[in-house]
Amino acid sequence: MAGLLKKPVKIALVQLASGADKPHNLLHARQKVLEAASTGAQIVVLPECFNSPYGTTFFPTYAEVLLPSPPTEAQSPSYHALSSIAKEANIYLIGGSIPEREESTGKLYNTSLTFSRDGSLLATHRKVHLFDIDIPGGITFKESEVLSPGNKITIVDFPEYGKVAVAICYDIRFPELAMVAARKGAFALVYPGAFNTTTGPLHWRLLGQGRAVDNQVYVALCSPARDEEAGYKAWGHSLVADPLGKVLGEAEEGEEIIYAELSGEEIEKTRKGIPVYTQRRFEVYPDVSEGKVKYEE
Ligand SMILES: O=C(O)CCC(=O)C(=O)O
Repeated sequence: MAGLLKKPVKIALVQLASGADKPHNLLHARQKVLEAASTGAQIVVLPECFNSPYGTTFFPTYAEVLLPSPPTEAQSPSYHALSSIAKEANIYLIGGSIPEREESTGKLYNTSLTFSRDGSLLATHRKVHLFDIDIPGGITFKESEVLSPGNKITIVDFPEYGKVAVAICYDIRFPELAMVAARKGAFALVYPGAFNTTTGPLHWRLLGQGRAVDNQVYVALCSPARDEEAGYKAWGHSLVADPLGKVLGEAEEGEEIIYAELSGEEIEKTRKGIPVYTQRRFEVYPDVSEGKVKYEE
């Protein structure tokens, strides 16, 4: 497992304040990503649904066509903005997520696009687990009323550094996805996500730390800033957990950029000290990363 992360890298989580005005959201994202890059961050992450308010009624209105790739600028202004921001900033950009419309079927997805330093698209992740919950007195949300799920785990290779897994928000509640990605060699699990004021305080940090400890990798969670006027109040608290589960940096609720230095040595030290990586008993239980797994690198 040595050498998962080839050299240290600074990651930035942009806890962006977005509103209803998509062109403004895209311009604002550019400004904040450039700010993060100017501090030396090489991997920059945006939040879930960074180009729109979050909510089932907004997905159809804000959805963009991404296929065939590359889409025209009219089909997907967000694709073009993200691509040119990555190139201008000369960074790897994990572009949060945007609502996607598949033209051939009319289906909608919650989709994350990752771009390379030269502006080329490296990976597309469609949220696999849709956020359908009903907590009496808390929150009811049913993404599946309008969205369709993606069907694969997404691992993206950043050649100078190594592999990162990208998944979206509710996907973090499914440890199998994280386990598969980590065992396929990811040094970090990155989740653009918009938890809320009911489940955020309950589980956001816990899940971030949990996935890190389970897999002895870095975990990064990037939320939108909270908008007290919005129907959906995002939790905020973007954070990075290290392979021991220690939180290296955590935002409050407002707009903020969180930075962390990730190092392969930390992963190796953690795995040497607590060697669960070599102690698994696959004759007692199955290895979820083997057999029928749908993933894409
Ligand atoms: O799992 C949760 O509590 C929140 C998930 C969520 O907000 C989402 O998937 O967008």
